[in-house]
Amino acid sequence: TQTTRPQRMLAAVQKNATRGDPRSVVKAIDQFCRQKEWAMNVGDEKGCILDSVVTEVNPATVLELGTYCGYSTVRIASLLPSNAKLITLEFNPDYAAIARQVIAWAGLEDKVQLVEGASGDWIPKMKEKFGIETFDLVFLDHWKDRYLPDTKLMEECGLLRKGSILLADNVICPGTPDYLEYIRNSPRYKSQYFKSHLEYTKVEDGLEKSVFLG
Ligand SMILES: C[C@H](C[C@H]1O[C@@H](n2cnc3c(N)ncnc32)[C@H](O)[C@@H]1O)NC(=O)c1cc(-c2ccc(F)cc2)cc(O)c1O
Ligand SMILES: [Mg+2]
Repeated sequence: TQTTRPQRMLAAVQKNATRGDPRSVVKAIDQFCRQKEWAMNVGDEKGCILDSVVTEVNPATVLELGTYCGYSTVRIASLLPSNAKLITLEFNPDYAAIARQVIAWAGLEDKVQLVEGASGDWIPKMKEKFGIETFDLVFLDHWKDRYLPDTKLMEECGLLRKGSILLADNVICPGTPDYLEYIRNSPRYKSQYFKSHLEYTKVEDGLEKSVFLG
């Protein structure tokens, strides 16, 4: 029977990447997406910007919205200090099943908590379920029309502190116009746009980095 693209991506990781070596997992996925089949990972170009922000913030707590197959989960977790925690939310069970195996192949299970479910349901439960006070870094990469409501929800739930960083993928393509309008005009945030390209293409896209001012 026909395999899915995420299944073929996982097979490429298991064939070409070294167990326990996150960078080889990232490289195997990027090669698969460049040479075989496009997929909606943040990719190598925007991935370098993601890496630099993670390294600069050096977060103890990270929330990722939209795991997909775990590419950015692996990129982020591979840069975290030993006691740090990354919680990643994915509501598609098929994608979540693949992502768990990609994260395991990279040897990062101890740093990552993959939660199957919708961000809107889980954000209000972060404190009680995971003992999280606030997030040092949030990577938004889920449905583009959920960035704004979920940001407001995180504010309401007290999950952001003075200095928390929001990093949003795809603010140009597919685009998140309502989120950009809000975050760039709100006195509670200081935003910066990192121009780049849609993963594995020449189409413009970029990341928006925003600091919550409290
Ligand atoms: C939305 C997806 C990423 C994942 O997010 C999960 N998800 C969703 N909403 C929720 C929630 N509310 N809670 C938890 N998980 C959630 C989903 O199941 C996907 O696995 N990402 C994209 O659609 C995406 C699309 C493109 C793209 C660009 C140009 C094109 F021509 C075609 C596609 C590029 C990108 O870089 C993306 O990131
Ligand atoms: Mg994306």
